[in-house]
Amino acid sequence: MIQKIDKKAVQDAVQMAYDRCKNETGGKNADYIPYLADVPSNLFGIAACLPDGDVVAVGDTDYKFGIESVSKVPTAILAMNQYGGQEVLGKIGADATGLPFNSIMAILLENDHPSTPLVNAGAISACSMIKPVGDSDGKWKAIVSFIADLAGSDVAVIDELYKSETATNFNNKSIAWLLKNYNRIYDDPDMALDIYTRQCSIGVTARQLATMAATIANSGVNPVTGKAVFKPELTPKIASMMATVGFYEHTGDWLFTTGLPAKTGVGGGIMGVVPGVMGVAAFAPPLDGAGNSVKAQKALAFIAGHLNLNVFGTTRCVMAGKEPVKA
Ligand SMILES: NC(=O)CC[C@H](N)C(=O)O
Repeated sequence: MIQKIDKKAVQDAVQMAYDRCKNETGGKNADYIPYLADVPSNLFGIAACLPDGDVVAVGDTDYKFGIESVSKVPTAILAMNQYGGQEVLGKIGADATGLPFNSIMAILLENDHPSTPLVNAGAISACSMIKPVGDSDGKWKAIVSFIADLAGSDVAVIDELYKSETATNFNNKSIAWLLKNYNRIYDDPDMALDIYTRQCSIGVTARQLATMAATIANSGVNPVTGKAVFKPELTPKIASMMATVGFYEHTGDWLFTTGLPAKTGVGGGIMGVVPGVMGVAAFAPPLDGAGNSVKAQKALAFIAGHLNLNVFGTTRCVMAGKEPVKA
């Protein structure tokens, strides 16, 4: 069944989600990265980017917060854009780990590859793959410009966050060198880790995340700028990766409840992709035990249910009067 929705339906759903969730008190800020512990916990914003580039936004949607693991998604797309999906599948994989995002055990259990670019091990491995290999400045320029192309506007590292994470990333250092031990890292481990830490420390807004999600939903064409950012055949690849492990060990519960491919970050952001329809995003710092924003997941779950966005359902949602932007 085809269900047509228009911009007003999206505006109403976003506003209702905001009103229903704004007083939610569950969860707490990440504190293993000291900077994150000090971000105001009452911040809350929701944004949706439609196929014609129109953005609907409510609340703190212009506040720049740490993208953290949501940054794993653009780097995975960039690696697939540079090498092809099959090579990333072979070198890293697309399997869920069923374990926490920073699990060392997952590497020991997945002895033939780190399992997915959307957990720390696979993301550090993905950073090591990014061309030009061996050239830290060149890699960084490739990653940060790719994220800006997806977001439709410039992004930059939050220096205080980068310093805070670099001073405390002992577990990720172990991951990087354990990947070296298993020949599953493709550049210098310390360099790959620094690139990964810098990408996690990029400041983004909920509006920018929604635009990134809409670019994925629109087969790689940014609906705000009209720029073709990546090869269209990669949308189903990255959307399936997000659906498989976007919420870590709670991904199954999330997908069962919402049917929305999405990726979380410990900075409090969540980005959701409705392929062929739109991108959604929400931001609120307090997290659940798996590192997923409590308010943001409740808000996006409401929107997905209210607008019938479940990608596994028999109802196909289309945006009335909003022709997708083509490159
Ligand atoms: N889930 C997350 O957002 C984790 C990202 C964080 N930079 C880390 O490596 O631990």
